[in-house]
Amino acid sequence: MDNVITQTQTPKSLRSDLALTDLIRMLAEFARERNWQSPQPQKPSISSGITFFSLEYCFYLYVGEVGELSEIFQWRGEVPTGLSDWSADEKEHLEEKLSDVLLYLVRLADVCNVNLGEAALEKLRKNASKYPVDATKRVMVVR
Ligand SMILES: Nc1ccn([C@H]2C[C@H](O)[C@@H](COP(=O)(O)OP(=O)(O)OP(=O)(O)O)O2)c(=O)n1
Repeated sequence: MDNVITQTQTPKSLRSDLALTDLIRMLAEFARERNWQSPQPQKPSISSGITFFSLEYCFYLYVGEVGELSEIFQWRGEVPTGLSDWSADEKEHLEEKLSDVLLYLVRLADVCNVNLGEAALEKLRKNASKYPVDATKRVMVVR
């Protein structure tokens, strides 16, 4: 039952040190098991409470979760690094929203046939070349 995504059945190694490729596979499986993977020819529709998946709808889901993440920080003012003054419930809510954003981003990339791992590495390379480390000042050089 490797493909069933539950806390108890997911191997500990996956939970603690998850590879992007594992996440992509697990999300695709999650969608496949629910028949949410096929792009729909028409507008997204709701049937028996199930939202069908399409590239467009996936994008809206992603943006929606980014909005929910933004609400967490809205009006809070300065937030201490490590969130030392946040309650356990607040931290748990943040963990969930960060995860939703990550999961939808990974799924969106997969639906777009973009290899997110390779793309991110390539972008890191470009960033390093655009902002080279100044060895004497140890600051980023912004062009
Ligand atoms: N077609 C879908 C629908 C949901 N999910 C997964 C990814 C997200 O992690 C989570 C989002 O589920 P909800 O839309 O129920 O959102 P929340 O879990 O944030 O619930 P709520 O907004 O009520 O807090 O479920 C998914 O992969 N594919």
